[in-house]
Amino acid sequence: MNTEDELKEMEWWVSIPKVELHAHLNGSIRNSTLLEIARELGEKGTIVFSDIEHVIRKNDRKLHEVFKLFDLIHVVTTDHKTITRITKEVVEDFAAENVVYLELRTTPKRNDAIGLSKRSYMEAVVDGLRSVSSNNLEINFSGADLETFSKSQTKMRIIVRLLLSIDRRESTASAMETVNLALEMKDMGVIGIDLSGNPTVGDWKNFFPALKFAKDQGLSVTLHCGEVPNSVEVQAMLDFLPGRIGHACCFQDEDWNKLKSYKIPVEICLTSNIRTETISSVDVHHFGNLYKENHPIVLCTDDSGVFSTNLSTEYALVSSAFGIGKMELFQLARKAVDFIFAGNEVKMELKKVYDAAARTLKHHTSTKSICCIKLLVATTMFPEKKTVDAATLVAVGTRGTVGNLLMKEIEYYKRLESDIGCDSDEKRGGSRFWCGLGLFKLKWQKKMGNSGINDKFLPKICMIVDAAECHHNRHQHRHENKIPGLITIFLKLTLSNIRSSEESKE
Ligand SMILES: CNc1ncnc2c1ncn2[C@@H]1O[C@H](COP(=O)(O)O)[C@@H](O)[C@H]1O
Repeated sequence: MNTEDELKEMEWWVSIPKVELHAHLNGSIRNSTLLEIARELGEKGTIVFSDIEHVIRKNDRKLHEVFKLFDLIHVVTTDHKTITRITKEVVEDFAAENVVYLELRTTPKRNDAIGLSKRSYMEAVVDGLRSVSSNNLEINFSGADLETFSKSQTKMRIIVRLLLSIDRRESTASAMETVNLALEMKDMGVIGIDLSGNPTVGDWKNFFPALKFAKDQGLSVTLHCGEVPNSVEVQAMLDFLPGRIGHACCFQDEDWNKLKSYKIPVEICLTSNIRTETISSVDVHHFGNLYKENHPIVLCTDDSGVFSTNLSTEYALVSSAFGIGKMELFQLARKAVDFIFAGNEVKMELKKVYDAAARTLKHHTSTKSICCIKLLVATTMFPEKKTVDAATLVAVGTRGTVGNLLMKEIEYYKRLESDIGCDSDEKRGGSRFWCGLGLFKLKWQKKMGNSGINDKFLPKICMIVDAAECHHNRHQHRHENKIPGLITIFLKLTLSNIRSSEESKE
């Protein structure tokens, strides 16, 4: 893909409504803001800026380094004014990429030296939410005014709810204080509790009483679970039946079995897991298996500032790494509404947003390009064998994403190839392909009433070639995703033939 195509592709991921359920406030700060605040503190002599600058700018951090960075961030950000500012900016950044519902989590902090209590920290966060509304962005964060909010059609809109995090370094008493604060702040948009922090620190037994109390009092609970190997803790956490869990990177078979049988939704943080090396590479990430098995999952950023990502990028990454089409991922984003902690009223509001978006996006799934591909592949070779296992061959004009339909076609031809035991390019008949293309041109003319292959059509074929090569390279070792060379070759041939035919006409 060239840069222009990549930009268009990215625009699409930005344009779909998204739900973000795992974002830490202090992990989502803009780098520019962090540097600006650190520089100011450096000028006041509170910190030595040059000691900090390179730590902030560093991009590849292992898990233990990430927690060192958070300690540093907290030194820089933990005063009321800054908390209000970063909350506002973080929400604006999510809204700007069409996140329509955000559950923002943060750890209420206390610092007696500057008169900061857990409560005043959270009030500063709420002040940040209040200051979000502007000429082109409307926020709903308390639920009270949802009806008026849903009527506003002119501005960008975002619904935000808060989760209070318990840091694994905290005592049981401190965790309980956070839960009580969450209960007191229910009418300010606080709907749940998160357990997070360095996973190598602290003991589940310390947090259990506070988490159980939270659950008993009607707060939703999400847990960072299995970020490092600890099967005893993972089993205990799953038996707690949290509303959701985050990460699930270091799971054993028994943990997967339990997670799946309890159907606990998983917040997937792909870039975070790869950057912190809790998962070795994208293609072995458990997203693939959970998606295939239809387990409840939601794509999230974790710490968009720390890991230099955003939610649209996470969707694009999943699409290219796992070969999942745009409309499938749109549906995945829509499904995330079922796993939010806010109540039915908000869920219904969000479903309306998705229904409206679906009507618009329908036009983006081009049936024309699907017809093209179908005709290309079906007429490429072995026309006399077209009846083999015909039931699996996608019918001309079938609707669906290009990637999805192409994969079905490839499956069919893979089977056909093994049925007839054909392995040489000559036997496959390169020249016969051109006849196929002729037929294609004919049908295209008839069907679309235009003059054969034209500029409008060409990029769509290019896109398919790109897709085929991309799958082929990234998943060579994974049988189910392996695209046989046969198809790749023919699609490549198609493209070069089209190009040379176009060039010779000019
Ligand atoms: C990399 N994966 C992760 N695993 C566990 N905890 C994480 C985390 N990323 C962030 N946090 C938790 O969130 C805090 C920062 O935001 P707040 O100060 O609360 O807004 C970190 O200090 C850590 O406790």
